Amino acid sequence: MSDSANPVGLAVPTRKPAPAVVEDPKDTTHTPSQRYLSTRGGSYGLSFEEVVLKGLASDGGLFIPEEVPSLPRDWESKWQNLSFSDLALEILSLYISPSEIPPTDLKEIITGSYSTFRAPETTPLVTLNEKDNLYLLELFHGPTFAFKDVALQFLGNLFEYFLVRRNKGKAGRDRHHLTVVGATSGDTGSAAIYGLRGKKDISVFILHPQGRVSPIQEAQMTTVLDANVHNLAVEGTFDDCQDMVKALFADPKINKTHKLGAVNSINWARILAQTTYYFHAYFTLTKSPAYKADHKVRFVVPTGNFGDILAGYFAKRMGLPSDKLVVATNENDILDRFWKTGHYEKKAVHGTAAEGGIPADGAKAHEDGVKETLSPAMDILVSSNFERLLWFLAYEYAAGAGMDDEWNKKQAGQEVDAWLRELKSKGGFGVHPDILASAKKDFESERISDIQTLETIKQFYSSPSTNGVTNGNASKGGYILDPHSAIGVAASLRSIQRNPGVHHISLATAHPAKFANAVDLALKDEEGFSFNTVLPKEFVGLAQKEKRVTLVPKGAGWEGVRKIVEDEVEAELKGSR
Ligand SMILES: Cc1ncc(COP(=O)(O)O)c(C=O)c1O
Ligand SMILES: N[C@@H](CCOP(=O)(O)O)C(=O)O
Repeated sequence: MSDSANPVGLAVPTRKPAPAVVEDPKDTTHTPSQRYLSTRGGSYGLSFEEVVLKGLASDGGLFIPEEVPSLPRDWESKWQNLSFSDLALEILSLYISPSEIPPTDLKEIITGSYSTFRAPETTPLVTLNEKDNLYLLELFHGPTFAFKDVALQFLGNLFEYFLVRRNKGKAGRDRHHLTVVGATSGDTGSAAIYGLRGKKDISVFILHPQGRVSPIQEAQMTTVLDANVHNLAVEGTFDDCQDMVKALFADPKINKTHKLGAVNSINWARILAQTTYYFHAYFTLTKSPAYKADHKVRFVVPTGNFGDILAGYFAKRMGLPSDKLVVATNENDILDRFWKTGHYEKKAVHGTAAEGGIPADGAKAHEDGVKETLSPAMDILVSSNFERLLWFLAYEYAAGAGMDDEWNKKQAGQEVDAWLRELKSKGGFGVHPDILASAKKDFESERISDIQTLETIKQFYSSPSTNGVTNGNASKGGYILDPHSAIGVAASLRSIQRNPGVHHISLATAHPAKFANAVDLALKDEEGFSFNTVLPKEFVGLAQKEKRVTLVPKGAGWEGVRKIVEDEVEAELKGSR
């Protein structure tokens, strides 16, 4: 569809401003539906359990709540002193009916999930630069040292809870056996494996692009030898892995014999669990002496598959008083190009369109696909969760026609379906200028090159502006950022220049030790720096441990992966029963 075409396929004569979807936070009479629909319009009225176990809708769409719940009256005073787990319980309860998971059970699942974190605050907020109101939200204190643990520790326990309930009194092949298939560019894989290892009635298959994840990430995944864990190294890119996973979900043959489950952020539970830390960070900031009540709060998020920032968008729609969310991409910049041009296209024909040709930093146009960068977890061409945002954008646009809500939802589903078809057939699509304007109300974007990433790591290692904040790794008392977190911080610095005074919370998505290559490249000439000082004890000797991994050669395709999954599940079931 061209950007000038009507995106809902109807004559919409005069554009009215779309109604705000966030309901009145004081309105406690309204009970949210706690039912779910597919972004492509094919399914409605599904329960939380159904969407968590299914992962992807049968029409290929992603699940979203039929309504975004509003915050309860006095949420701020009631929630501000809650622990991370108690806060998660309050937020998640707005989306999960107590008739599906009784509150005492939900509390137990949540508490168990965060008891594995090393930091008492679960996701601590540190001051990076007080003068500029720049804060870092450390999300890497879980078992695998990446932000994915926040959601995947929870999802693992949730799967287990549902399966124990479904399998009560059942034996052998009658039991509901979940075959989880996931794609990773490094972090989801290990977090999913640590969330699911050894769990009864679950087999987990993780596809990673061979040689394109960091050595620590690769070792974290492949040294887990539990019988239910299966690592597949795919000759290809992360997008190839993601496409294979989606093909399996769409395949009638495997769906007849296996119950597939998703651990990628296509699974709604991943997004939901991540909303907690936006609220938690907001409360930590607003209670700190540095907080200035008359200044806004922005979140800046290193972005690849658009899952992490989407959780912030949901928090904002619920009523969290956040200013714009800043999308920070690496040189794989499909999202940055969307916000600059309104075109969502896999390939930048001449460097970034926004920069009108070859980018100023000299990065080459990536005509042949994804570019390998120093932030490999974000080396993604197509961001799967962007589809969820597209639904809300199409829904708001449809609302301008003055029809009822049912109609608006239907139109949104049809429109998302059309856009996604165009992405598949032509490699991209454009949106109406009003839709782009609506996307710009809540988001801004920045693209950060590898060179800028390295400069940022260097700057915060040695800069006195860090006010002595340390992550315990920097010999100079500075802060060692991992390359993904550095992309967020570099984007924050740009945003601060345009918006001085605004509090910026930049999300730190991984521990620096996971990305030795980039950190070493940035800091090797710095006096006193040694990578060993960064290394947590959990990583020492990891590379020398026994590994188990199956190669998926080029050309094997998703059918080849299907065969591996079928054979290995069968062998596992025979072995365990
Ligand atoms: C370390 C790290 N940072 C950032 C991202 C991007 O997050 P998202 O894919 O949710 O946008 C990822 C991968 O997802 C990651 O592993
Ligand atoms: N960066 C991710 C890619 C998969 O993203 P997901 O959030 O959709 O699981 C990774 O580290 O694997």
